[in-house]
Amino acid sequence: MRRKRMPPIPVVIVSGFLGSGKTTLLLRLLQEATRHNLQSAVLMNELGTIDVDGRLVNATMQERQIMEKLLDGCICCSKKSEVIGSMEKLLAQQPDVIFIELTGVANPEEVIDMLTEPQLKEKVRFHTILTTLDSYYYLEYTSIFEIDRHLVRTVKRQVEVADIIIVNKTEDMKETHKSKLLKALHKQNERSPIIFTTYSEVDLSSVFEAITQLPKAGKYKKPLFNIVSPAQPHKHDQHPAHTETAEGSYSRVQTSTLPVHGAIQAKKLEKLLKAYHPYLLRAKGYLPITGKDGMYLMQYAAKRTEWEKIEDITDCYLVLIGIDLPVEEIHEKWHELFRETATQQ
Ligand SMILES: Nc1nc2c(ncn2[C@@H]2O[C@H](COP(=O)(O)OP(=O)(O)OP(=O)(O)O)[C@@H](O)[C@H]2O)c(=O)[nH]1
Repeated sequence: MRRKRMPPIPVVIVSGFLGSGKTTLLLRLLQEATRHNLQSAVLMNELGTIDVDGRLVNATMQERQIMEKLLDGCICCSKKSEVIGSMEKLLAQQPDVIFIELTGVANPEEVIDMLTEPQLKEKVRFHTILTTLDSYYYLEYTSIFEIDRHLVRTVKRQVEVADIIIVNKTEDMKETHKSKLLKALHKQNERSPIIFTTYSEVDLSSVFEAITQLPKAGKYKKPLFNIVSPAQPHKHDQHPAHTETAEGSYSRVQTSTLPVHGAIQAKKLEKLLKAYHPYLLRAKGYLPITGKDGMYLMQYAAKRTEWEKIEDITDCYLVLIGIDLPVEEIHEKWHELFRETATQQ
């Protein structure tokens, strides 16, 4: 007897540069999936060796939602071989939709390409790419990352292939900046909607209506959403295999994890991080703060820092992501912060 073939599961890719609001968007997607009564699965990829975002997402996940994490590398390069195994684990739970959150330095096309590998191509179907970006810094990336042309190309590609472009951090945006940004984005992608918002607050109904209308059996007849053309063959000159060092370096992007030796003075840490702009692209981690109880999630991106009180976290660390970071110097200054705090107590 022939076994009935399961319909391919739609895959939504969440892309965007470091700190641009991908995880914020993923949390919204998960909420929206629950509202549409869809069982969702998540594949999360982080550059750092220690998980920060996955723990945040895990804390909000519902009973039927499942997650696989790939840390310490980019799934389009060093973690490529592990993607199929992780996807197979998610597929075994037969979710209605799979969300893949990429690292900020990944080219989404290469992940689409991976979905066509023999082990996956019958089981999943690429559905949509959502790209988030930071309204403050997008236009400056080209000059900031002059030293890393591959990175500039990747960030541009994230916009070019997006089905929806979500521009975050628009709260203090001036009209002149908005029209300049809009012009630049239209030039890169004239077919997809560009939404100016904050905290990835977007109407996701078009994405979910398309998913809920998907046939429950049989094959997809035609694209139901604004789907980009099939992925280009994997080109290493477009996104070179990231060379990994002991500190984990991707293209010229490096990660480094700082151990926490006690409570930190929040203002002093913020000053230290800002001093490494533009080389420090992102910092995130769990830390105690002097004079306050409990543990805080600290997020630094584009010179802005946010602190949020977090329950149920006991181990603390700070992950740094940057280009050409003077890692030893930062480690030394970091330790100095704790020494200063200790002498003041
Ligand atoms: N002020 C402001 N902050 C925002 C906005 N959107 C997101 N953030 C903050 O920016 C920081 C980074 O957001 P995330 O959603 O973690 O960004 P990400 O792209 O997942 O970051 P990585 O995974 O590290 O690349 C967090 O502190 C967010 O709360 C916004 O519209 N305005």
